[in-house]
Amino acid sequence: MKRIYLVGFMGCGKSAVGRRLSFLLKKPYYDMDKEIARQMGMTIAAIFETRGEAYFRELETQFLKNLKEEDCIISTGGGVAMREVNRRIMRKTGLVLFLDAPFREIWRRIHKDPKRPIVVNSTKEQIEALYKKRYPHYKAAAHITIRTEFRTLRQITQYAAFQVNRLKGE
Ligand SMILES: Nc1ncnc2c1ncn2[C@@H]1O[C@H](COP(=O)(O)OP(=O)(O)OP(=O)(O)O)[C@@H](O)[C@H]1O
Ligand SMILES: O=C(O)C1=C[C@@H](O)[C@@H](O)[C@H](O)C1
Ligand SMILES: [Mg+2]
Repeated sequence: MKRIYLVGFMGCGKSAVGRRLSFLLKKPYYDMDKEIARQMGMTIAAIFETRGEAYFRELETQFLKNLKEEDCIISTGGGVAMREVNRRIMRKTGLVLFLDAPFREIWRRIHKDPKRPIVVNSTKEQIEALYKKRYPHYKAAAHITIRTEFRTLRQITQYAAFQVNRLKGE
């Protein structure tokens, strides 16, 4: 059993690439944010507001622990790779791909999105500081880093599939 986990900062393309990779490799696909929101019957923003961020982080770890044994593709939430326990579970049960996008690209994509509570409640400077603080954790979680700048979603997906096939069976 080898899952494929996509990690990286908000807006780096985890959901967009995950969906495409699922289609290309014919494996089931789960978006952690969507699954957690569905299980809770609330949006991520509402979970943050009513229960707080610490509670949400616990839900993320429980999600990883409770996943059924299945070969699948998972796009993680942007904060999942920060916890040591999450990194350990992901590395043990699958192949972890880091989608590495430069901050200016990320900012362009996320700054107007009301669905990302961390963005709504922070300044650009605070988000950039968070990006820098998180970067080494994504690196530590990942088996493979994929630079996404100047690449289309299709090119990134094809490169991810190439790496998955290359490492199959290792
Ligand atoms: N390489 C790319 N080229 C063009 N558009 C991209 C690229 N990567 C991502 N995007 C676009 O940027 C937006 C954000 O991507 P996406 O929602 O997949 O990010 P995410 O990593 O899942 O973020 P989050 O952690 O907040 O869930 C989407 O509209 C997506 O289509
Ligand atoms: O980077 C983060 O901490 C987050 C990213 C999103 O995927 C969601 O999981 C949530 O908005 C928190
Ligand atoms: Mg996403």
